[in-house]
Amino acid sequence: MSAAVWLGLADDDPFGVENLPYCAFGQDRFRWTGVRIGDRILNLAAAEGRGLIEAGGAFLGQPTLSRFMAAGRPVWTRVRERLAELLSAARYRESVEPLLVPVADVRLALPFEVADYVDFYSSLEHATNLGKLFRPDGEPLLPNWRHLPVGYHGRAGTVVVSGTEVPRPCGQRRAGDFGPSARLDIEAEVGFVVGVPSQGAVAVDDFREHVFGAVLVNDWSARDLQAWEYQPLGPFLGKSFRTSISPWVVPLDALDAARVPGPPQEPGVLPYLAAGEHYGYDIGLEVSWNGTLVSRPPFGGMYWTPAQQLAHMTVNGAWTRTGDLYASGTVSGPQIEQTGSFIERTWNGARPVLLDDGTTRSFLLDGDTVAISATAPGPGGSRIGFGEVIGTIGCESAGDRRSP
Ligand SMILES: O=C(O)/C=C/C(=O)CC(=O)CC(=O)O
Ligand SMILES: [Ca+2]
Ligand SMILES: [Mg+2]
Repeated sequence: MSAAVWLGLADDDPFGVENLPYCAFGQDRFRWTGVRIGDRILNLAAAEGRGLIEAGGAFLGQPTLSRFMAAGRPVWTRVRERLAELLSAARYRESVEPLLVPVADVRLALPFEVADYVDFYSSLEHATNLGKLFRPDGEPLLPNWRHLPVGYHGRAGTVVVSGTEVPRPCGQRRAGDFGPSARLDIEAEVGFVVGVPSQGAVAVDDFREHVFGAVLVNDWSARDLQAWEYQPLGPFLGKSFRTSISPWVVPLDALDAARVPGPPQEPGVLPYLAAGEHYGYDIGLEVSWNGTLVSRPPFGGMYWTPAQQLAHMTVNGAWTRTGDLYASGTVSGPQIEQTGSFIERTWNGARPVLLDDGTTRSFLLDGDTVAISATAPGPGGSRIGFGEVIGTIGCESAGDRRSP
């Protein structure tokens, strides 16, 4: 099915009817859920209110997607099929067109209430690179890495939507040395969003029953704070100040054509991590620094898959809630131009990148803007767009300046 001619979409529009990513938009009391088609958003509350969609309850007329995400796969499928129909058949033009608003005219909000936030470490190349940079005297890959998807629990309350300014964090940079981070970095990641909660282990093959969709993540990282604080418990203040996500939640169903076999895992995994079908997603990321494309991280090569990550996250009996966000870990490929962080891209500052304006960078300066975007193959040669997650570095806030 392709989008109706009246929408005027090109065949390769990354927001065609094969995609239909969800969002929340508007402000304060005037906040709605929506679905993107081309460069417009269909207001889902209005569509439901006019009887165009039967979601079977008050799932869509909410300020965020959380209630809809909790409704489960049968409702997700029914709504998605109906939206494809509404946005394809010419007979719906008259009722649908007045409910469309240009993306450029609205303020996009955090699409769901972030419950818990977990960050994995699932790129073999990234883990190897960071091992070399952080622990030059040891084996880059720690002994557990190939046995389980290593991760840590992050800070859900500081997850912000794309476009939100990111203040430069202050903290301890070394013993007795407090001040603004001088080594502020990014991490380009793909995040998976839990819709249906669980109270016990989620089997690796039940991934699709629980996960609603995917977003882009920038896990901003202050490398000087991180290097000083992280042993033995892992990242803490070096990453908790902000994490940015894209405003569009791409439904898992839109990524079916992007499924690719997961990489061979050696040694073999324990039974709880062994999937009937071991697959990842061929999502191509792009990282721009002040408008200069500096990297193309390939998500398709990630060692641990999102299904394995969810199974691992719950195997101890930990519950999940609607809105839990778990990020893949920095996406890095084997080439330097495929790395998802600047500490790798510039090899700890030893090889600064040249930007189009003639300046060079190692780490982020105040006023710098980073945009991470992505696309994936869709059905029948179509493209699935993730849009972008963008953030600009502000100065540290005055309060943070009061060093102890
Ligand atoms: O190797 C380390 O000590 C640190 C690694 C990271 O900072 C990466 C992290 O947050 C997980 C990831 O994004 O892959
Ligand atoms: Ca990370
Ligand atoms: Mg973070």
